[in-house]
Amino acid sequence: CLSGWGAFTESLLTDVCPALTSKISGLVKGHSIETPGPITPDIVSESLKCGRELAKASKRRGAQLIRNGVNLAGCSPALLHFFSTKLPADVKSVAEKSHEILTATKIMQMRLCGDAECTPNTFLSFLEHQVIRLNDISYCKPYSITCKKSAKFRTIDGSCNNLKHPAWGRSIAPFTRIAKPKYADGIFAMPVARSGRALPNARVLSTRLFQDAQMNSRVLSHLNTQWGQFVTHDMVFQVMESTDEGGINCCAGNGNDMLPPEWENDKCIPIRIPDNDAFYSYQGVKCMNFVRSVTAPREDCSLGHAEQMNTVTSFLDGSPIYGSDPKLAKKLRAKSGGRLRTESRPKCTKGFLPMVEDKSSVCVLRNSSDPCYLAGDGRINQTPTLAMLHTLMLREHNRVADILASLNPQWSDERLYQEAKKIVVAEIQHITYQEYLPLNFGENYFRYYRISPVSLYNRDYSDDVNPGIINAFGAAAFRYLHTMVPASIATCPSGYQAVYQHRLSDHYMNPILLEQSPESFDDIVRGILAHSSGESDPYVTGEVTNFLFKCSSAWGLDLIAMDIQRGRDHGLASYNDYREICGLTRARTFQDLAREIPQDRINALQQLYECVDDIDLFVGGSMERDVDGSILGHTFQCIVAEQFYRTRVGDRFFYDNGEMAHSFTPDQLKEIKKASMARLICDNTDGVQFIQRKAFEVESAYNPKCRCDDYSAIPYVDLTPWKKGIFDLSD
Ligand code: HEM
Ligand SMILES: [Ca+2]
Repeated sequence: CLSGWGAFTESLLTDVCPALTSKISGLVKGHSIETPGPITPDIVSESLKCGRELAKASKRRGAQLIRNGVNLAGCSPALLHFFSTKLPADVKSVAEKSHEILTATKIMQMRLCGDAECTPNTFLSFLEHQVIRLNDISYCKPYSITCKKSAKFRTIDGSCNNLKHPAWGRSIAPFTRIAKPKYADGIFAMPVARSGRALPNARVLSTRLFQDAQMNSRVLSHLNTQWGQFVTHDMVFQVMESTDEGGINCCAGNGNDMLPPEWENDKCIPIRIPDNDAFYSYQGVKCMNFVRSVTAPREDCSLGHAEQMNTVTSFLDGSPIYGSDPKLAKKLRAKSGGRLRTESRPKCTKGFLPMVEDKSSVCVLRNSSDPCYLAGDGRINQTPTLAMLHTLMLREHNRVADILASLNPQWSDERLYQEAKKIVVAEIQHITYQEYLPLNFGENYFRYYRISPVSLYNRDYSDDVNPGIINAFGAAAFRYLHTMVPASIATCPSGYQAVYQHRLSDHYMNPILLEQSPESFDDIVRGILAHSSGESDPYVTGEVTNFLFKCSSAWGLDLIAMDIQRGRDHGLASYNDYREICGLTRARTFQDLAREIPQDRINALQQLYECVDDIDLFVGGSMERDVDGSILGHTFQCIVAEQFYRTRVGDRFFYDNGEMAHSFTPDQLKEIKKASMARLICDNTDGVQFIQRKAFEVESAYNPKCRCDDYSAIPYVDLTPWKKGIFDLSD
């Protein structure tokens, strides 16, 4: 039961908290675990005090391990994985509170259960009935929130979007769940098989079920997949635990071996690599670094199982451009004309993103002059195509701000910033809900379930719908799109006469491809339009399953193995549980999966898993046949559709909400609805003159290239309806 709790032992507990032991044990004497004596506030605060001591001890131990040399090597893939997850101090302190609460819960479980018959479920249902809250709720609430009800614009951290539940959807908050978690101890320990044995190794599942035989999509462009990642980064960011001294190493050296338990940080859940691994065995790699996600206290500060933290706003609100925290948001602004900071480059009329202060701490620099960008999201430099989209969106913001400034010279910097941001966010929402989602997940499905609305205004907003990200969406369902990442980045000179391919793994954490010459940026844009996306099948390029974040070594990490391990880290319920939630029958035997999963994959699953109930959500969901018109199978489709429904209907500021103080006027909204991915590219590149109208699809006879200045083919968003009359005093 202690797996996942690392150094947390019975004897440590007795040493640190001797008084608590007798106090809690007294509760079950003469009672049963289902009906123990009352948990008094005194016991709760005593457990918390003890939890605090133990959490501190764990932190000290983590720091000591690093000082003893268990740290990450200079240019290792494991270190690059930490590049995008630098945590501000206030986030760390929220995470620490959650460690204290979790440890207090664990202590109570250990003491109450003792040797008695006590399954994780009995303890949890006991906890649920008591709903044990901390005496002082402010202790674990990150901030007290006071909302300005008449505010016309979103807050940067997403708070106050929902006036009844001001914390819903904000950053630095727990994910939501639609199924009970399946931690081995009901609290935080890594899940195990039904038999109590270990689940199948995540790397083995990856190599056996997600082979490297990637086909290209015949319809979808690379830009389609890239937009998907950008949307992901707007909605979800789970980060890994780290120490004040830096990232945590869970392996010996640079993955040469597993660490003995006494050298392992208790946040470690490394992936063992089998000796016969067809790739890593030749590299001498036996251990893949993997660190648990940061957790967050729940809104009511109650004791119970772990919830992981979302560090960005759940709303689709442009947070990768503007930031999810006010300090960063301020730093990104130019402080005049409502603009965001940009840098200029010789012979380029359009701006580039600003640079981070300490480039070598978040990028792999080959030359000190290499670019390393600063944006609203820390993952920006992961690949050049991601950085390209960020740059396009930054340019769009400044383009819009400049037009608004010329229409309304009286507007302040603040007004221009907010109005331009509101327009850019509306364009992102429009492109996502009208272009991206129906194309990928089925036009009929998304319109039928009204996930993508059809009339000019929608009136669906409900303050009872929680816009928070569903844990299973971020930690499993949407990660299926990792199977579509193409193996290369394409560049294509003006005129599209040729396409050059660049290996993805040569370009992690260094966006130099965008800046080699004045034409480079546009070459990448043309490349991503001409290049196909990977096919949506469970075949995945080795560029992400063997070479992810490759740096100086000849190997990298395995993203699919990490996706599987992450689902377990988050205690996601099993594939079978989600089948039921999504309206399928629960499978009792492997053969019961036959309607959704092809026979050869059922056979493979049966060889790997002991029991059909053990199948991980990510694995089972990925094996399903696609539903009609979608790139996803039934179960992932259900989770993804539910998420995008909540993201729209639970967002008070969703762009086409009507009849609200902040709603666009009909003339404005009609213009916003002309926005398209193709227009966005035409307006924000120097030399892209031709583009297919449907930019998320490759060029074809039915989707031919048009000239950017053909405004009937690619409509232009005219901002004149934003011009205020001279007698308009609404500012
Ligand atoms: C070259 C392209 C990509 C790379 C290198 C990449 C890499 C990663 C990495 C390293 C993680 C964190 C893994 C972990 O620690 O658990 C991650 C998470 C994730 N990725 Fe990707 N990814 C790529 C493309 C995509 C695409 C195209 C999508 C979807 C359309 C996507 C969706 C997600 C989601 C939903 C998560 C979870 C996010 C979170 O909870 O923070 N990724 N990806
Ligand atoms: Ca967001």
